[in-house]
Amino acid sequence: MAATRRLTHSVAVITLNNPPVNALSYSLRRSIIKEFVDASKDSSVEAIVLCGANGKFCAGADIKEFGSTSVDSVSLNHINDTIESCKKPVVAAIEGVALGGGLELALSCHYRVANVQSLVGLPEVLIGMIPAAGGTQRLPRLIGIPAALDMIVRGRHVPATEALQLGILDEVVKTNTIDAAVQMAMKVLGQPLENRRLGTLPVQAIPNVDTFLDTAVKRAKGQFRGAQAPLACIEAVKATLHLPFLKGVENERVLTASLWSTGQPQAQQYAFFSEREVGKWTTPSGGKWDKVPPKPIQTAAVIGLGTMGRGIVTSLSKANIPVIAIEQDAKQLDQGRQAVNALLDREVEKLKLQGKTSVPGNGLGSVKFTVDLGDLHSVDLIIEAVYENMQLKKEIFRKLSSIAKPDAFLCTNTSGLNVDEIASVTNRPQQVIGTHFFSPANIMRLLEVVRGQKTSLTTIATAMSLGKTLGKVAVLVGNCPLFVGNRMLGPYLEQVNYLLEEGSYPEEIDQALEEFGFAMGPCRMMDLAGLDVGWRSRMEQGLTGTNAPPGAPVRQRNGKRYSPLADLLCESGRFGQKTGKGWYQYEKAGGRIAKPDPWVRDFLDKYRRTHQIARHQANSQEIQDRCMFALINEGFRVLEDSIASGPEDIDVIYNNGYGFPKHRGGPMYYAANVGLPKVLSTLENYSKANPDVPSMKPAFLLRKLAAVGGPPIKEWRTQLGNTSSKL
Ligand SMILES: CCC[C@H](O)CC(=O)SCCNC(=O)CCNC(=O)[C@H](O)C(C)(C)COP(=O)([O-])OP(=O)([O-])OC[C@H]1O[C@@H](n2cnc3c(N)ncnc32)[C@H](O)[C@@H]1OP(=O)([O-])[O-]
Repeated sequence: MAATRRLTHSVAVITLNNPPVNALSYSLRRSIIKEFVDASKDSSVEAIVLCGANGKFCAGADIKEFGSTSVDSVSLNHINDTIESCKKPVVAAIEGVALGGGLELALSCHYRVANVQSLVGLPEVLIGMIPAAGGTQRLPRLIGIPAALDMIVRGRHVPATEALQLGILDEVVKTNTIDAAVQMAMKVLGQPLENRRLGTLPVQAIPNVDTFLDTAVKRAKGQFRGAQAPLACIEAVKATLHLPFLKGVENERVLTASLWSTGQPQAQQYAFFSEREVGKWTTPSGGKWDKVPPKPIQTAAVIGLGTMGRGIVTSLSKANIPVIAIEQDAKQLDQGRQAVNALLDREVEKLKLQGKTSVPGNGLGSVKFTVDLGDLHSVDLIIEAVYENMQLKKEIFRKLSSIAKPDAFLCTNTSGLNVDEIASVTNRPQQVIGTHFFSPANIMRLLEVVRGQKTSLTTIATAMSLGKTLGKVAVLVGNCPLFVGNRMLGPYLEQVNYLLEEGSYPEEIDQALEEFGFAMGPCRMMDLAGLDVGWRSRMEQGLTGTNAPPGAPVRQRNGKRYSPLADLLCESGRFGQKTGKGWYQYEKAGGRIAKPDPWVRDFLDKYRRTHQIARHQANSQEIQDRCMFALINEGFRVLEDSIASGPEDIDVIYNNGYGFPKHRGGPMYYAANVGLPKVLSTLENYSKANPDVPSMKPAFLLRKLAAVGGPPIKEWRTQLGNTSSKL
């Protein structure tokens, strides 16, 4: 964990060395400043190059050290100011990444040379912070306020070719980046450095800057819902207009302190590390990620080219894996082909923007379209993505048993069906696994990997590794109806239905949960997913329709409270967006603009009158508490059943698949933050008043953790170990 220095010609090359990403830990910073000061004093040194070991420049401050007290006696700001004011030219040689403090370090250098494959950016906003080592002050001075604001507020990782166009980089090279930086250093010897010191430059004026910034604030409030960091980023950049550089940097410090006091950076950093932790999977039987190597996947196939299948094919092709795409007849194959090609065209456009079109085949894996299952005889991994019907899935898996080569892995993209039942019809249940993608599968980052009872550790390792190759966050979960995410959604949506019955309107519920930070309120979400999906499943379960128990009370099933509201909506043809009507009305069938519908208000009012329900209009807090605590309570049950191995897994699932606001860390982190005793007492009160709603009866694990005072979330796993013999 040190910086090393060597001399090439008369150029001192200082290498940051702190694997795996050269994060700027306290000891690395101490070492950088020592080497830098020595080099600048050394009369044999005419110029200095800064680079990173192992093909990575630097991923910024060491996030693990945040919040610790002894870390800022050598601040990054001090290093940056020392570099910028150096009388000898300093060149950054960027390979891999220059992110956050890493780019701030590079911006304090007088020149920047980068490898074409590298990425630069100020992604602090994604971990709840702002760039606070001069990044919000130097970047706008270099590339102007609009471009800098776009990068900083979105935390974008910008490809080198784009960074060159923006003016962040001075040169982009394909190979030998450090040599090119040394050449650059030699070339600029003797040239004046004044206009290379970004901290001394004025920021370029833009017309109507106040309106521009006001619009940016409005947009950020709408887009990031309650997250404070994007607003602080805008505030920090705005300071370039009226504060001198050093005051602007001081302002960064003040804004950082105020952000820290909101608790949001801590939540987002927990989310960041949780995403990395879920890759280190374990199984209840003692299987572990670092003990079992995955099998390489050179070819894959996808069966079914509906919405999910198309996205999965695109995802595989994007990862440069050749895919065979299968449909049952020529017509559906043709529709699938057109849809996949359109998605792939968009990917090519994106690659062009990143300057990566020179890669053979554009860097995309080939896609072969066919109706013949026999074509799958030699592929390594097959993903079934037909619609949710157990009989159909079993029929396909039966056929695959005889067609696929013996060591091929068979995956099912079910969102909740029993993976063991599907595996049971094959000749290789140990090679069967659930791969639950989220829609649109080429974009959404989450992948629930569902292990069956007989799934082998190699199959798990292979599916988890495939997830990583596809750029997804793969989370290993156990097999139970609906797995983790959708299972927890059940009690959450149940409360939404009860709130609607009791007197809230869809738009009020959505507003409360969107204010909480969800990307989409539950009523809009149900409309988007299609209300008929749940309706059909309830009919199959005999809860509604012709299979419902004769004479059953309308609002009760099996002695439990039941809301028929969504069934009634479906019976009148309101399936959501696809029919132009659901909990909202839309401009047309398939339209996306949701408008509150007087018909729905009328329908709900009449329903209450018919069932003599006195209107109770819940306020935002009640809506949020009831829905969130229902979700969290089921999360505890998921942990008790060892369907998820820790609270982090649940949080990663919700943050990446269900639009949960990352600045709250995830539902389980939120519960820990609210305080488990409070969650417990709210659920207990509700449960006492509503004994016919068993989903709100506090989970055993919640009781247990609340009884020991609600320990910090990182201690839950230990408690979990003692909870259930099933674990
Ligand atoms: C005053 C200061 C102001 C300044 O503005 C603040 C900052 O710079 S804030 C920082 C702004 N910078 C950022 O926000 C960048 C955050 N980092 C990233 O975006 C990705 O990690 C990166 C793209 C770099 C590599 O992606 P990849 O190739 O998929 O690999 P991976 O993601 O799996 O990571 C590999 C390992 O490295 C670990 N680790 C990574 N970064 C850091 C860090 N900064 N620190 C510590 N550790 C870090 C990570 O936990 C993992 O550890 P493990 O034990 O192996 O699980």
